[in-house]
Amino acid sequence: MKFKDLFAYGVNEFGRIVHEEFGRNHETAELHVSNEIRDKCRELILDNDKLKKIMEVFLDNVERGLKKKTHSTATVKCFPTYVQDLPNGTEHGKFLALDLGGTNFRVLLIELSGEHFEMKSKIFAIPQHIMLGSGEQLFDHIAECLAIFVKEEHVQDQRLPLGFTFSFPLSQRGLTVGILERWTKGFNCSNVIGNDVVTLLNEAIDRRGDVLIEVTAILNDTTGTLMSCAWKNKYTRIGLIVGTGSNACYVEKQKNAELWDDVDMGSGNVLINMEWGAFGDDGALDFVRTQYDENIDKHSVNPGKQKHEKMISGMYMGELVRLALQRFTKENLLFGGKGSDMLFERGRFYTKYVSEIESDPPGVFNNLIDVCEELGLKHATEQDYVNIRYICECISRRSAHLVSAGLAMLLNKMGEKRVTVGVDGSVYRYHPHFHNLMMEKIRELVDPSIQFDLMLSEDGSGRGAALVAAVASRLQKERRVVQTT
Ligand SMILES: Nc1ncnc2c1ncn2[C@@H]1O[C@H](COP(=O)(O)OP(=O)(O)OP(=O)(O)O)[C@@H](O)[C@H]1O
Repeated sequence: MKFKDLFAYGVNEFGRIVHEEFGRNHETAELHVSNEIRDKCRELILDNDKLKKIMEVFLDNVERGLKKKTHSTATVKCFPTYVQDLPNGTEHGKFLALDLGGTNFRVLLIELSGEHFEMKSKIFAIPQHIMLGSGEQLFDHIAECLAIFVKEEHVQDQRLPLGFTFSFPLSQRGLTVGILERWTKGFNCSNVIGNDVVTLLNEAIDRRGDVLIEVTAILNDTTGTLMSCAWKNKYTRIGLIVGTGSNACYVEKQKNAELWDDVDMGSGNVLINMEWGAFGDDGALDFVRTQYDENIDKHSVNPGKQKHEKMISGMYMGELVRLALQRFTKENLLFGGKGSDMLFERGRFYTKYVSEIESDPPGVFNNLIDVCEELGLKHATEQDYVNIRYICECISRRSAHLVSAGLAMLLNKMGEKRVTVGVDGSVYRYHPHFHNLMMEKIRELVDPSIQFDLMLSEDGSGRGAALVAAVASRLQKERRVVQTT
């Protein structure tokens, strides 16, 4: 059997497979998922009828977000980004980028020349007290990290253009003006909502007085991802994130983006930041939400918000699995009814465990045994392993299928014959089957005449920010030339 064939399995197919080459040798000897667990997990499986219903409602949400009349009450906001042009390969020079939006904060220095780019970057932590502190503290921290970085890279005396990837819902009023609508992904800093984050950053930089920069663009990570893939692949028209959170952006005809109030610079298009994580906040997804989704939402820092994201992204996937495991243990369907303190502790089942568990070939449970040991569940039986893996598969598949429904809806709406989707985020990157699950499901849902592809973005948010800054600088220069001739 070829290695890749080991992964070509379905949720219901657990074969009897022995793999000596994978170290510890666990044979499932015809064990199948218990009927009760299978029955109780049915609600997590979204068949194509449900997914098509979701696509229909989603499309309506997108149209409401785009239209002036309905935008204020729409849940999927579809904000114009003021990015109209994709890179054309002639961008060059040195650019700084900041990338804030989830687990890590990064500062980057990028040099573009023709087809080549060089990148240096440094990751800084955002401590929990800053994530939940004041806006001033947050932006002072960002400015301090930037100051440290430019000194280390010896560019502190150059006034470099900076692209700021700020991956929270922003209402943009220009390429360098972004008003924070609300915090997501565990951030909740005071005095930022309703304010322009570029102004807050500039004020923090001014308070220090030791950094020279010019913020030339603010964007979110979906835009960065789209731009960085577009630099390599001319068919890129959609950017997707499945990381801490989930969101997408796409190229829309400027005439459909009714909120767009700037001069059209010629392309006739504008990138739309969908903020698709908010889909379902009006109850549109209630017909497929489960008690686990309710529980996650109730205990989050933003109850009632980002319901779509909470069914998909890395911040919640592990906890969804843990809640199901906890329930089934209490119902005496797992671990002989005896859990562990760690299993019953909120947030203790990491999303990376789902990837690890599903990376074992079917019927092999080496990673799962390690996870059970880490969680104090040494008493788990092979029947438990089969059941746990099935639960992980149901939840990760549901996530991949929801994302696929969103993309198929967009591909159908855009109606282009060939589209590449640039994708970033640890769930897509590291879950062993996410890409294949998506390819398969999109194919089932999309108009068959449309060719599509999913492309992993290499460092989308950082490089993309530099590219948006670079395209803005190129256009500024081109316009100056036109004005003087
Ligand atoms: N091996 C893995 N498999 C699946 N998910 C993972 C893995 N490792 C980390 N994650 C999850 O991915 C999330 C972090 O995603 P990512 O590294 O893309 O961060 P981010 O850029 O901060 O997120 P975002 O782009 O949404 O702002 C975390 O929620 C984490 O639980």
